[in-house]
Amino acid sequence: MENQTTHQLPPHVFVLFGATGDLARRKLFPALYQLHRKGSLADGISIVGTARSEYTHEAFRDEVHKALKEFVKEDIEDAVWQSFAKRIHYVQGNVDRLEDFERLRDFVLELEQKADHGGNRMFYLSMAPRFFGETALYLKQSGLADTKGWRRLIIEKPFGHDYASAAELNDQLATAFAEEEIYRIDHYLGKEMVQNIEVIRFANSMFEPLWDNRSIASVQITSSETVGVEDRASYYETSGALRDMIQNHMLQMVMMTAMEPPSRLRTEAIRDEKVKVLRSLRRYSVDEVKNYVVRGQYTAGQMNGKAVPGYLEEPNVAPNSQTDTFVAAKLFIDNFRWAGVPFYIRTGKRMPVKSTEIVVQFRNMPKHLYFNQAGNLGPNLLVIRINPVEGMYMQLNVKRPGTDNVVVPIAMEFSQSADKSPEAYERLLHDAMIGDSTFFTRWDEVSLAWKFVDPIAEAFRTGAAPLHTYAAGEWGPQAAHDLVKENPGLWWPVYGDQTPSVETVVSRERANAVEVKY
Ligand SMILES: NC(=O)C1=CN([C@@H]2O[C@H](COP(=O)(O)OP(=O)(O)OC[C@H]3O[C@@H](n4cnc5c(N)ncnc54)[C@H](OP(=O)(O)O)[C@@H]3O)[C@@H](O)[C@H]2O)C=CC1
Ligand SMILES: O=C1O[C@H](COP(=O)(O)O)[C@@H](O)[C@H](O)[C@H]1O
Repeated sequence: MENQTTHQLPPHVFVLFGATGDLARRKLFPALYQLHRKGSLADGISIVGTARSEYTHEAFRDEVHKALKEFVKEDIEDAVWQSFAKRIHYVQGNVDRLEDFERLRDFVLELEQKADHGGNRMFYLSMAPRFFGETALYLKQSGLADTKGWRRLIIEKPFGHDYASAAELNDQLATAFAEEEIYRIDHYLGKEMVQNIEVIRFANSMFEPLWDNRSIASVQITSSETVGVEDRASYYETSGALRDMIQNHMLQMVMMTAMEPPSRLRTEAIRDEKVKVLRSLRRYSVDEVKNYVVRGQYTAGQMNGKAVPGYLEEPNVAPNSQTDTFVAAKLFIDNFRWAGVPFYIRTGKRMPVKSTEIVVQFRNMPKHLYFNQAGNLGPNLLVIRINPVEGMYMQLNVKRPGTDNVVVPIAMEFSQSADKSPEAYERLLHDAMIGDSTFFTRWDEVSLAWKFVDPIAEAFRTGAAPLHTYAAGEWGPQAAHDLVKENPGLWWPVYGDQTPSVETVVSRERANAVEVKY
């Protein structure tokens, strides 16, 4: 175990609903284990898993051990595991039954009598969303939510299916928990480089004065995935890329890129600024959607030279399903800072590379004194790389060494080892445990995001926005390329795990590229 940190997370009982599920195995137990391994968990932190399956405490610990071996990058050291295992308990229960919550409550009370947990309780709902409202209600009715110290509710996505269902869920949660006790997860907010957007913007005087419509021509945000729908069709058929990615992760990145500087680095000050972006986000009517939003669905194609099926051939997908596996959109933020600057966003499954990047394109020089070999001058770009590489690079123009005065674009690059960054869930659990909800979504953010998305979903449902197709392994349908045709003319390439060099940044300069690196 790493040295004990001086700042340990406060004691509490951590109750994990859905403890036998996929998310718990792949992300949550690995994140808890990492916090334990780093010495961040105080002695008085106990973990109680619950789900319908029958396990003894010992058998459940064995399951967790297997999950850690599969999903933690490093080897699991036996001594660390043994001490982590002591924290773990299991109580069988069905969230449809109040009496099961009462048994769980009695178990938690027993634990609290045996050791000091500070009277605090954390509840993590890692279950199908249909259980969220009822679980919150039973937490209250069973007395589990009656604590001597603090109580917090971490809730997984999706938060509703549209504005109406999200508002209904929020009302249900509000009967048992106050807004400041609710931690709505958006795991993109736990990513190192998403959190870094604020720092890049507000800690560098060379960027902030340029961060507006006088200097920036457009912003592009891409989150592309190589995987298809995998075995998640029963969920994905109800969400599509619009609800799965745009309503939450993509809009969060738009907010982080476009927000005003907060007056102080305080949770509510930051969230207030984010929410103002959504208030200024231009909403499209159902009829307008087709002009600004492109939806696509992948057909059979090639990924890395291997044939893969189309979405309609995937298991449990409805015949003739109209589900969107790709969405691109042109957004406008109608405030002083961003008036007239298009924010292009796109996300899709079965695309050529797995990558999340934000490309900020600066305006052209007012007059071109210099030209590259193609007779123009490439724009300056600031690219924030979120996944899988963590870093950023700037594309600048410099003179190629020699006497011919040719100007070439270069990429000045910074990247850090993503392996060293804590995983998003580790960071978010840490924040929830210290009571910092900055990187969780507040209800007004969620509700405004749904109000923006609802007319788009309606246009998709009614066919007012056509469903385009794209072959697996392509960058979405042609219509997505047409969206950017006028400005800037292309989607800037994203690189996945490749290091962008000038050779890849601007391919027409490939033969003559110079590359500057720190
Ligand atoms: N998996 C992922 O990668 C991601 C998941 N999420 C979200 O996380 C949440 C969980 O997803 P995931 O882990 O994939 O889902 P799973 O279907 O894998 O797990 C669901 C969990 O809920 C338990 N459960 C089901 N019904 C009941 C019930 N009536 N009473 C008590 N427990 C019950 C199941 O255990 P048992 O059958 O033993 O009762 C299981 O532990 C969802 O909200 C999902 O949207 C978000 C992002 C990514
Ligand atoms: O929330 C989700 O995100 C993942 C993509 O997350 P990333 O961290 O790998 O970029 C996506 O695959 C999934 O469909 C969606 O539910």
